[in-house]
Amino acid sequence: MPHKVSLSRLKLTDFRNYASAGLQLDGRHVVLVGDNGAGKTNLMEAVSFLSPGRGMRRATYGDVTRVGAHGGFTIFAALDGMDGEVEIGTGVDGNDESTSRRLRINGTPAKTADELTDHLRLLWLTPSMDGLFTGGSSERRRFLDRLVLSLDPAHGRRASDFERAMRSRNKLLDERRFDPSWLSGIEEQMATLGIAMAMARQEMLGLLVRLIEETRETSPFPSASLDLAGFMDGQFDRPAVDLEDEYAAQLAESRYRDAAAGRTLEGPHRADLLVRHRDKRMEAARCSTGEQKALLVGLIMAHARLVANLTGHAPVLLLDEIAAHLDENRRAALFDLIDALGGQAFMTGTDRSMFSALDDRAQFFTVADGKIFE
Ligand SMILES: Nc1ncnc2c1ncn2[C@@H]1O[C@H](COP(=O)(O)OP(=O)(O)OP(=O)(O)O)[C@@H](O)[C@H]1O
Repeated sequence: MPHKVSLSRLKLTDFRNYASAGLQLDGRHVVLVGDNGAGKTNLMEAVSFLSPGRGMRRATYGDVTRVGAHGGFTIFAALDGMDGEVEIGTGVDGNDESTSRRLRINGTPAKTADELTDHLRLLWLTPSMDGLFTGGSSERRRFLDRLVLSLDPAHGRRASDFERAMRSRNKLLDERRFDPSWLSGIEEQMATLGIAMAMARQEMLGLLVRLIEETRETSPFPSASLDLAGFMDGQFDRPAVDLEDEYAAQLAESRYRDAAAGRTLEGPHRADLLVRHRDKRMEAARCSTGEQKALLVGLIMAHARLVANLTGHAPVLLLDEIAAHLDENRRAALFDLIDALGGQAFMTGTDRSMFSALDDRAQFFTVADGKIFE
């Protein structure tokens, strides 16, 4: 059984509709029940700030700071983490979007937000992800990259460095400054980073596909078949250096074409995650809404299992309105699956009875108008 990472305390100040709120947790799963607009998702979003980035809504700091607050917001959490007991504090001082958020781990300022991944891995599933299979490829890429990131924290840095290099190349091309040595330098950098990104995605997907295969018989959710397309398709059995050379050559060749298009036409930023319902042999986008939800839940749960297997620590799960679209049997099966993962899950819903199958495996809280009651 993997080690259980669990939050024991959470305190918020001026975060969304919470002026000040606190939660004392006993390590079980956490169910937040309340009417629409009560603040259930906001609370989960606060937990999601315990991972690098801007949380599960990718919000600006101005958005998450409580309307009417004089300064910024703060989030404090105490947890039994991957490296033992730890206290994490984060927040911003004001509404200045240019500042990055402050982060203290055991009272010491962290150098980068990546340090958070030494203490916990967070995975989330929100209603806004329901359109993942039918929407544009950028959402799926972001989804995929988050999956990679929870196993390989360096992936975020690689992706942002690639973006930066690509932007400088696009700018040079846009200004028609075709200086070959300058461009080659940038393109070599893009090739190293871009191939590393693509390989990390490919590797994670390979592991996930194998795990889905192994748990196929026992999973209450439909299995997905997964593929990556759109960049260096079918070539990932070749050595990385060959792919880097090839991508750098492609970039050099396509300077005039990219200049005309106003963007870089080839690269890992164009890849797409292809998802199919395995048993039905149907593209996920053409499955029913319920089937798509079940596929997505299955995918997240498989990934959570993968993270637990590879790190030895069960990830913390944030499952917003997870029970809403599932029938009673599937709901009970999901709760069992979550429980079997051995970690702590946060779940929200408008009706407590939806979670009755969890029974004493969860701690229940009622949320109303930015206040929390046990
Ligand atoms: N910066 C902010 N300051 C104050 N209130 C905010 C801020 N941002 C959002 N809110 C409010 O927080 C309230 C609760 O939002 P939240 O998304 O947590 O609701 P919820 O309990 O998950 O509801 P639902 O069941 O409808 O999803 C909303 O009414 C929203 O207007």
